[in-house]
Amino acid sequence: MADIFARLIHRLKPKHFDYNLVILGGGSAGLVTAYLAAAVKAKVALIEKEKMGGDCLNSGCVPSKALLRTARLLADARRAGDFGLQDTAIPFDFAAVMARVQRVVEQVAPHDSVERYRGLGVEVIAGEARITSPHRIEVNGRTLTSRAIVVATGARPFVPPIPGLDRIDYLTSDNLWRLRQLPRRLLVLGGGPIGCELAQAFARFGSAVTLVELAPRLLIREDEEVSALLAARFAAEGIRVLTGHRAKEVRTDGERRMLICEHDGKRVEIEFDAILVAVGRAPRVEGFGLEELGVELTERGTLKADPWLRTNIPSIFCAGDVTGPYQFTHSAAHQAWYAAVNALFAPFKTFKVDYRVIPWATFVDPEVARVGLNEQEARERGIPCDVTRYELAELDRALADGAAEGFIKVLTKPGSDRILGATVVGRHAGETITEFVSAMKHNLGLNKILGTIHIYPTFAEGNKAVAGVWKRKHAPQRVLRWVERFHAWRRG
Ligand SMILES: Cc1cc2nc3c(=O)[nH]c(=O)nc-3n(C[C@H](O)[C@H](O)[C@H](O)COP(=O)(O)OP(=O)(O)OC[C@H]3O[C@@H](n4cnc5c(N)ncnc54)[C@H](O)[C@@H]3O)c2cc1C
Ligand SMILES: NC(=O)c1ccc[n+]([C@@H]2O[C@H](COP(=O)([O-])OP(=O)(O)OC[C@H]3O[C@@H](n4cnc5c(N)ncnc54)[C@H](O)[C@@H]3O)[C@@H](O)[C@H]2O)c1
Repeated sequence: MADIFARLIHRLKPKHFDYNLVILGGGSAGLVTAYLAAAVKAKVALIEKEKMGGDCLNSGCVPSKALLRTARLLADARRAGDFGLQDTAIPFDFAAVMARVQRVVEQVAPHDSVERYRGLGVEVIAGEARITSPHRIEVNGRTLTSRAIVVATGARPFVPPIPGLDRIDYLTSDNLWRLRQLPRRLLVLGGGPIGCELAQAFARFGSAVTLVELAPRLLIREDEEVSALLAARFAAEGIRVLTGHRAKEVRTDGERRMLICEHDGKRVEIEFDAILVAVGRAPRVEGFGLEELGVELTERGTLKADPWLRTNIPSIFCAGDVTGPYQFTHSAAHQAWYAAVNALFAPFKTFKVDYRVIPWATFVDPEVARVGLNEQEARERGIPCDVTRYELAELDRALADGAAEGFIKVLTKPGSDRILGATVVGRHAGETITEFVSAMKHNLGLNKILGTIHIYPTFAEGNKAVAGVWKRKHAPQRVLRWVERFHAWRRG
């Protein structure tokens, strides 16, 4: 029924359009869509209701990585003795740390600014957009007509309906950046990327951090050994990790605040001064016309898109967190290319979005980076694979840098050097994984990585080393036996 309605209203098409493309949302997905559309000379308008740059710039990647950097400096200083220096604790003012985070956001902001995009030929409109028909958008009392629309409205922190939570000033990744005083006891709800990155940062600043996670382990999408390594590191840094804990209620008693959880049928009470809710991000799909048009959602509440990133309304496309399945800046940018090209050139030329090689990194210390399959997914999906490991404790540069914790694990197709996936845990993992990403993208196997010169001594050399481990395991034994005889014959 929704589909018939959608097709009917699609017929009510204006004769002429003001724009080729109108984009809702000036975050990672919307900006890249606008950039590409302007680059191919389309007439394009980008509408943003809050701040250009969206979550990534203002409340996500940029401020979090800036905060993590200062936290690591403190953690390194505490290990000064390991480096032949005197152990030291650097005095600091948390407000100054947060001020620096804002300065970093301001430094990056020009990349996403109205001025930059206007200069690129995009008409940038500040205002809240509403889609009123498959080709009409209202903003600031104006009606724009467009041949196609891209919805790139992102996601917001999901706040679970825990009784009592709404009665306190809880923190999320949206309002955290306004904090100027370090919480003495911080409870982090959620052990995904946001919860883990921020729990470690706040613990390093000196908060007593308790992390409460519903699932049996941290970073549930990664292999068990990754979660175990991280849990051990968190414990060593004084973070109390409570996995398998279901949050039931928030209680307040005067100044006292408490989270009541259930664990193994038992009641657990955790007192805190501040709580950070980091249990996932919900797509922004409501309140701007999609319901009225009958735009379909998935069961996860994201915009339902076909492989061309088109919704059930043929002129409305989508990209980024609002549709998923990934919620990363780089996957938003990747989708933006498909959304822009398909929206502008269909039906003459279209491309199916390619999700085969999507990497990501969680910027805990040590970093956790992944591309393609891991062991747990291979098991779940019944995909046979060979697993090759290399420990960073064997890597010269990791030893020199006092960062020998972690490993590189590569999954290959049995009997072949074809890479099915890689997990890297260790310093700079978010950088060094790129070699596996490129290899997978361009169908290069471990033999090609092994045959590539890597600079000594670097962390990237670990990639060659893991390829070497694979090669030794897969050395052609019969040929080697013949070669051994050849050498014996040559010795006379
Ligand atoms: C704390 C944190 C850390 C993160 N760290 C990383 C990281 O290290 N690496 C990484 O890859 N990803 C990271 N992410 C995820 C990343 O920020 C998101 O995946 C990315 O920002 C998604 O971009 P988007 O364009 O889809 O959405 P958004 O950035 O949310 O942009 C959507 C925009 O649409 C606007 N909008 C909504 N409705 C309307 C409307 N009706 N009219 C006009 N405008 C509208 C919003 O105001 C918003 O600016 C992090 C996220 C968080 C919260
Ligand atoms: N480095 C990065 O690339 C980076 C960093 C931060 C965020 N992000 C993106 O943002 C997304 C959202 O991050 P997130 O960490 O909020 O979400 P998430 O969905 O990745 O993780 C949320 C965690 O909270 C747990 N949880 C859910 N309900 C709970 C409850 N009631 N009590 C306790 N635990 C509960 C889940 O089991 C899960 O482990 C990520 O999936 C990621 O795509 C990326």
